Amino acid sequence: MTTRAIPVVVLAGFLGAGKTTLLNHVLRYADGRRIGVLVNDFGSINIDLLLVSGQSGGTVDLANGCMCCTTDAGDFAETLETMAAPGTGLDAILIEASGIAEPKALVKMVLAARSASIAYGGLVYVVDAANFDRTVAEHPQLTDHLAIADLVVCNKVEMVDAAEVDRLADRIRECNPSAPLLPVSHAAVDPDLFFEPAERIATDDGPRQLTFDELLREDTEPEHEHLHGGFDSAALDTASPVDPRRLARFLERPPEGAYRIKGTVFVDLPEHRDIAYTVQSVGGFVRVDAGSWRGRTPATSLVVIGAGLDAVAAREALDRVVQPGDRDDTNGILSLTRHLITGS
Ligand SMILES: Nc1nc2c(ncn2[C@@H]2O[C@H](COP(=O)(O)OP(=O)(O)OP(=O)(O)O)[C@@H](O)[C@H]2O)c(=O)[nH]1
Repeated sequence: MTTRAIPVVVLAGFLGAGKTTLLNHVLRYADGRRIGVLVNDFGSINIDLLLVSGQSGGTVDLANGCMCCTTDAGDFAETLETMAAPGTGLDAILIEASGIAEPKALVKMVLAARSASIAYGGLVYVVDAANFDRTVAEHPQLTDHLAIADLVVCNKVEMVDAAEVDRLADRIRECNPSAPLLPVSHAAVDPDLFFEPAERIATDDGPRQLTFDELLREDTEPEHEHLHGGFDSAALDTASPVDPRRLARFLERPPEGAYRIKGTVFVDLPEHRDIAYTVQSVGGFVRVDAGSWRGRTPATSLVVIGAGLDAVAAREALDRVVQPGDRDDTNGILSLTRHLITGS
């Protein structure tokens, strides 16, 4: 029998794999369905909250740090309950975990909420095809995360050749033989997939990677060290504009240990003042997007995350990015805009 409960889908995947891109894609193509979003980010500024651009049925910021450790289970259950109240008219709730959260802990939190108005809708795990080998070699726990996924999205496949996609698919299936695997670019998945697993679970007869009982039983087992144990972050939040050349240099040659950099920046130059630049770096691959401040006050917010990051040195490096540069350096902006992506 199908129960009327709102599916709660957990969206996980390592830093920069494409979770926010996927979330925005699903929101954009939700086709009238209302999706509530909970976003968790590791740095002290929730950059992902700024980057969720689609039309959602409400976006909730979760505590900074990894929600698997910093979010109070009672508050979390209450948030879900409020979002799932009939008046909100939501069709699904999506939780975007930080890139170094423990998916299993998040799934347990959803299950522990034990509300009749929600149903666990499965774990969607995003893999970065361009960085999979490197990140798994450095963080072997990632294969455990992958193993409990209900759906694996192998993203950024256009960055590798077809033979590499096949090889990655084999590696992913070794970790998780039963979850459907979707090779995609720019996280372009069919939004319906976010509703199907929930229906399967609500009717209680679908195949699962781990049964609920198995997951909850593990409460009595010693916890493995969480992935984020070795990670650190540094953040900058200021009204000051960036020096574009310094920023480009920072993105291209990140501080030691930095794997992920993201943020929105203010460029105080004629013809650039009205543009909200989003800057991203994943494992050294830089991307800049141009948006609008849309009534927001232009400002600079940047977060750097990495294992073995020297947070003090990273913060100093961030401060240098907003130090005024050479006023005669009229071409400095080109060092940033050459990473600009247009039309995607
Ligand atoms: N080339 C390429 N870039 C992509 C693709 N999908 C996402 N990106 C870019 O990769 C970067 C990271 O994407 P996000 O969606 O922010 O990744 P995330 O998993 O939410 O990142 P964290 O929340 O920091 O862990 C952004 O610059 C995206 O535009 C893709 O399929 N191909």
